[in-house]
Amino acid sequence: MDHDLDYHFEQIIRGIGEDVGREGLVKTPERAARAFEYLTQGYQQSLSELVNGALFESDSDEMVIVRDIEFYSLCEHHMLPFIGRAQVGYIPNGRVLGLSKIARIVDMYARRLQIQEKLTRDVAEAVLEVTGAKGVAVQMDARHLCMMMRGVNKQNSEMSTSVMLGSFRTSQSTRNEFLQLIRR
Ligand SMILES: Nc1nc2c(ncn2[C@@H]2O[C@H](COP(=O)(O)OP(=O)(O)OP(=O)(O)O)[C@@H](O)[C@H]2O)c(=O)[nH]1
Ligand SMILES: [Zn+2]
Repeated sequence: MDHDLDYHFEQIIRGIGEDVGREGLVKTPERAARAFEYLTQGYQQSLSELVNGALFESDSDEMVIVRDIEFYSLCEHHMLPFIGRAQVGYIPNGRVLGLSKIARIVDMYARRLQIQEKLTRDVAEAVLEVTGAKGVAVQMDARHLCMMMRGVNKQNSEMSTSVMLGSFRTSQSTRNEFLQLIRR
C-alpha cells in the first residue's frame, strides 16, 4: 500500500511532463506519499480509540462551546486543501467530553476526503454519539483552494456550513445562544 502510493506519485510527476530522475525530484514521490498519508490519516483512526474513555460524569446541563478549532482538509472533488475553523457546542446529558477530544474529532474527519457539508455533519454526529448530549451544534467556515488557485479564482469567499442536532434544532433560544457565543 505504502509503495503503491510512491509509485502513483511518480506517475503523476511523469504525467505533468517532469523528469522523475532529476535531483530535486528523486525523493519526491516518497515524500509526497508520506505527506498524503498524513493528510488522510483520518481513515486509520476510530472514534472510540480517539476518545480513549475521556468522558467525565457531570450534572451540568449548561452549553459547552469550543471555539476556533482550525482544520486542514482535502476536498473530494480536486484533492486540494480547504482550510478553516470549527465552532462546536453541545449540551451535556450526564457526562462531558475531554476538551482536547473535540479538536481530535474535528481532525479525524478533516483528514479524509469529503465536502465541507459532510465534514460538518460527521463532526456533529460523532460528538452526539460519544457524549449522548441533549444537543450538538457545529459551525464551520473555510476557504477552498480549488476555488482560489484555480477554477473560478475567488480569493476572499468563505464557505459557511452548520449542523444542529437535538435541542439546537428544536429550541430557537438554544440555537441563538450558540450563535451569539460563537460570534466574534
Ligand atoms: N458544496 C461543496 N462544493 C465543493 C466543496 N469543495 C469543492 N466544491 C465544488 O465542487 C464543484 C465541482 O464542480 P465540477 O464542475 O464537477 O468541477 P470543476 O470543473 O473542477 O469545477 P470548477 O471548480 O467550477 O472549475 C465545484 O463547484 C467546487 O467549487 C465543498 O466542500 N462543498
Ligand atoms: Zn474542490
